[in-house]
Amino acid sequence: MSPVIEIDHLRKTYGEKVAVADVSLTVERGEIFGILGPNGAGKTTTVEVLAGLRQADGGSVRLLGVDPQAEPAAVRERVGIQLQEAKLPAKLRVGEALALYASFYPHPADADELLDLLGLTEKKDTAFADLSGGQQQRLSIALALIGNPEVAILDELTTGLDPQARRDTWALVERVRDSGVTVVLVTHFMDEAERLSDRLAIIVDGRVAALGTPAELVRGSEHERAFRMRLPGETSDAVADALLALDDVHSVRHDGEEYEVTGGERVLPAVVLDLARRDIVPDEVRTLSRTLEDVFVEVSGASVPTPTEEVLR
Ligand SMILES: Nc1ncnc2c1ncn2[C@@H]1O[C@H](COP(=O)(O)OP(=O)(O)OP(=O)(O)O)[C@@H](O)[C@H]1O
Repeated sequence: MSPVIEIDHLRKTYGEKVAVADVSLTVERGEIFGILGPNGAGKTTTVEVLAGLRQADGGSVRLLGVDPQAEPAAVRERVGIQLQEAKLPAKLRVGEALALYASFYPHPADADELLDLLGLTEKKDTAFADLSGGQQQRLSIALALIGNPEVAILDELTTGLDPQARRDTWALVERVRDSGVTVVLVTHFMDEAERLSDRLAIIVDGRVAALGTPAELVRGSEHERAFRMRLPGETSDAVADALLALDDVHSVRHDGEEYEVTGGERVLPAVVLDLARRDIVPDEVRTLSRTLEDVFVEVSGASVPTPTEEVLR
């Protein structure tokens, strides 16, 4: 099956300003594809070209096999786009907004079903200005979906929402994907990208700086693992030296009973097994994992990443 979205060496300038220098990526049917990047990286410009809202200066773009530059109307019928901070007239009611947007499309979705999916049924007669931030955001998603799109582009979906509203919105995006819609999610939040994306591209200065599943990006190329543990009563260098002699272990540092070990993919079981043979039981084990934020810092060249602790339960 051919990809739903194919972007090949896209370039877009605004006068002297290069907004998108060189972006290539593909999005497969049914995935949530994250586009992550700092402010001004070129994310919004990329999706605007994709949706036929802007003309590219170079490269090619295909959405569902159609060139949005050549046939913007054909693309707009099949794509739902929710742009940053879309504002509606204050007095427009939820139901009216949906009816208005539905009238733009040849085969609109059922507005009541959509309201139900988005938890807005009770707000059908509420004016836009009287909705909470989270409800306004959900309405903007409903408006992106009312045309029954095959692809939904959601830009800065959860900016300004409280933590609970963000989590609710994430669950909603997953439900949208599960209903068969391919989702392109533009965000500058690492947690959002990591939690939701099946695959993601990190865009920096108008270029793709990294691309893959969140796990692939976090794992990196070298497959180095690290963890910390406490060995009650074991404070001598002899324990550290014995661990260092194991095949899978690359380094061992210790400060009293606290040990930090790095090594290959099997380092953790190898160490635990070796300790068990010597009747030493680690009291507390914490893996030290890279986060997407570490990767982001790395690819944008800001500084060396620091591992983040995660207690194993
Ligand atoms: N209409 C425009 N005219 C001139 N410059 C623009 C225009 N739109 C965007 N730019 C510039 O192009 C660059 C890329 O902008 P874009 O909005 O695509 O980035 P972004 O990654 O979406 O950023 P943000 O997360 O802040 O929305 C920025 O430097 C921006 O200032």
